[in-house]
Amino acid sequence: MVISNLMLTNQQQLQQFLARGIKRATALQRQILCSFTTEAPVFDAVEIFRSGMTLVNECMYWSTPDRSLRLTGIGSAVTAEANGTQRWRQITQQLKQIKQVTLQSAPAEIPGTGPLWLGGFSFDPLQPNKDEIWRAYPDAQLMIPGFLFTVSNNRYWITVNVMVGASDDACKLADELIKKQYALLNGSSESNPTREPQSPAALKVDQGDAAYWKQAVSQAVDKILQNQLQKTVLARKVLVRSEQPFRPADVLRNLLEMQPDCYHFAISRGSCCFLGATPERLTAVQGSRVDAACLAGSIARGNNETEDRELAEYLRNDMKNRAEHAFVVDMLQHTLEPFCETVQAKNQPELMKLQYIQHLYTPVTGTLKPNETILSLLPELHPTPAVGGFPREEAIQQIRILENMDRGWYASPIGWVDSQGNGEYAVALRSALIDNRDAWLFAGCGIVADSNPEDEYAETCLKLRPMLSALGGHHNEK
Ligand SMILES: C=C(O[C@H]1C=CC=C(C(=O)O)[C@@H]1O)C(=O)O
Repeated sequence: MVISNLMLTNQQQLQQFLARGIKRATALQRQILCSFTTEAPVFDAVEIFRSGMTLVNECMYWSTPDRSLRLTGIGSAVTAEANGTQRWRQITQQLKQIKQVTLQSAPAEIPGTGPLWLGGFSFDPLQPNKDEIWRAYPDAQLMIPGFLFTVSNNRYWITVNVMVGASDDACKLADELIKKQYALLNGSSESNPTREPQSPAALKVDQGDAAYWKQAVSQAVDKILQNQLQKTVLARKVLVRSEQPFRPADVLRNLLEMQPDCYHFAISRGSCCFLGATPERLTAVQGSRVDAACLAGSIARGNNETEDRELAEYLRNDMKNRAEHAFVVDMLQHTLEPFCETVQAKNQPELMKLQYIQHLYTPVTGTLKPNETILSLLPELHPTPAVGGFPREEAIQQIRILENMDRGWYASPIGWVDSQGNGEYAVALRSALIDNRDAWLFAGCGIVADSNPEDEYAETCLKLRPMLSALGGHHNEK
């Protein structure tokens, strides 16, 4: 009842707003993007994602580790897409064009509302082993969702985005949009989450060719010793097959519960869903403030407090891990400098402790120069040496040669950008691409001169554990 009354008021306001948009579209003789935001009753962002997936092809969920921002985008009002090495420039251009024809009601000061672009990028547009499994995920794809459900600092907002033209009828359109919005909210409150993990016996895990991967690590070490490069990052892919189709919303919910201190994301495209819980921020921009993070260097968690502390101490002082980490800190600082008035990074890395693994972590902050946006930073920052290596070109070349697989969107920027150029992107690690009964999981390791193939393989197993657990198959991972 409360919802219905609210809907009625919103419908009238939406109708008036759309009428303004249609008038402008008529005057300009082109389509206009109308972006209408209202405060909303409490909703469950994951259940909205679940209910959206039953209605449309494209849905996206994204949230920050502290959950101060949760975004669920349903459908697409506008899609910007690009392939190949010019993808950053092309995407930026498409975003600028849409900005010129946007009519926005959102109070600009509420982050994560209004005509936000949600989406991501592939790891390497020049990667030679294109794999069919990534067919729904181009090199760059950002969408302004038809409906954006935002939870921002415990307040709830809905943004309706729609392209309107001279021939549209504001009354009819508002009616349709409110009905769809109601179906999403209603579907989410009625949906009955089936969260029982599948029994591990119902899952088959194919670890791929371990010997091949270890051999690739040895080859990378040889190249590093021959001074062809200083660091690369090699990843591998594991296939988990289930007797029943995976339910991405359940897997997402498991990840939120089991890996609370991470960014969470899920991007569904038809029967496929790429999702994960990643500890790594690439960058965030809010006004002139820029934040980035260096995350590289890893060790297992201990079985008790003493062991955990000893492992942490080992990690902090281990030259191999410190070297892996230092490449990332140096690169981030140097890359941000031309875009910033000031850049600061701590001298010593901190520890980031997750359920199964701990990492060396150095936050970096800066003050952005005027006219720079998050979109100016992405092409420079991606891939950092945490997921690519150093020097970048040589490291990526080795990945192409040695990995023998398509990373797709794994280890790439996933996030959002608003019309002012504010936004936030996480690095899509600890992730899986689900397609019906199949899930491909990805994990990689930084390889430096004294890397040992067996140890690196063991590290990938640690990094795969969170996703295996979320899929319900942690007993099968070795
Ligand atoms: C490439 C991955 O992790 C990166 C992030 C943190 C620590 C890393 C490491 O210690 O090798 C990697 O650089 C992955 O999880 O697939």
